[in-house]
Amino acid sequence: MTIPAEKLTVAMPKGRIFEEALQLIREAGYRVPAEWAEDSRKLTVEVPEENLSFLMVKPVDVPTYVEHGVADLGVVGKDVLLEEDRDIYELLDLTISPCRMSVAGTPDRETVLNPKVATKYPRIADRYFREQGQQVEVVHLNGSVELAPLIGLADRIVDIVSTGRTLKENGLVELEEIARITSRLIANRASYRLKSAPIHRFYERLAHVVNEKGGSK
Ligand SMILES: Nc1ncnc2c1ncn2[C@@H]1O[C@H](COP(=O)(O)OP(=O)(O)OP(=O)(O)O)[C@@H](O)[C@H]1O
Ligand SMILES: O=P(O)(O)OC[C@H]1O[C@H](OP(=O)(O)OP(=O)(O)O)[C@H](O)[C@@H]1O
Repeated sequence: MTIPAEKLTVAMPKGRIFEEALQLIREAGYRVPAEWAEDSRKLTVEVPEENLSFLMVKPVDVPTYVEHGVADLGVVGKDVLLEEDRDIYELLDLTISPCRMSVAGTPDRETVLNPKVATKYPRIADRYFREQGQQVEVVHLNGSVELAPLIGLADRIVDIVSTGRTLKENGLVELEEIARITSRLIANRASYRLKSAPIHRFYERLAHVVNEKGGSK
């Protein structure tokens, strides 16, 4: 077997996306060591026969590693890309970890002139309501966003909805969908030019698996 000349480093998001992304990479034929799993404390792993190395990082930090070029490639949720607006290339929709970014609130809410909107995603919320021609006050939270309308911190929320269970258990309803979210393969701009051959190989192998899965749905 010929080993690709240029080494690639891939930033992987720990947490929800990790196992699904790793499975996809393994299905593409990359023999990532079996002991590397979401609960692993090992933050880097090598696949020497492919000249690949993987990093395990916080999901929101994936674009930072890729933009700075310490990772050539990364896997990250579209929500993070919409919020961050980084100088990277988005190469491929991996179609994994699907969810949606939505506006939600209490079912009996009254119309408020300048509503308060609580969210982990202040830029997405701000942009969305501006596009709707509505002035809102965005309240930035780091989690438990569904609590905000229940205790009077906000009139509405902008957050990720997957099963809808969190909204339901807190008596909230989904009002508007802002965007469909899936995980994406991203690339550093310079790496994309300088390491085009191995990046293309990685892209092709993942795209093949994604297409096969899409076809079998
Ligand atoms: N139900 C969901 N809630 C949040 N993120 C989801 C959901 N389903 C899929 N995702 C995807 O998973 C990513 C978040 O993963 P995860 O929750 O592990 O990281 P995180 O936001 O850094 O977590 P936390 O800050 O809660 O530790 C999102 O960027 C999104 O693309
Ligand atoms: O529609 P569901 O399947 O219920 O998923 C959506 C919930 O999951 C996420 O929260 P997370 O578990 O990351 O907790 P957080 O409140 O700390 O953000 C998200 O922020 C929603 O609260």
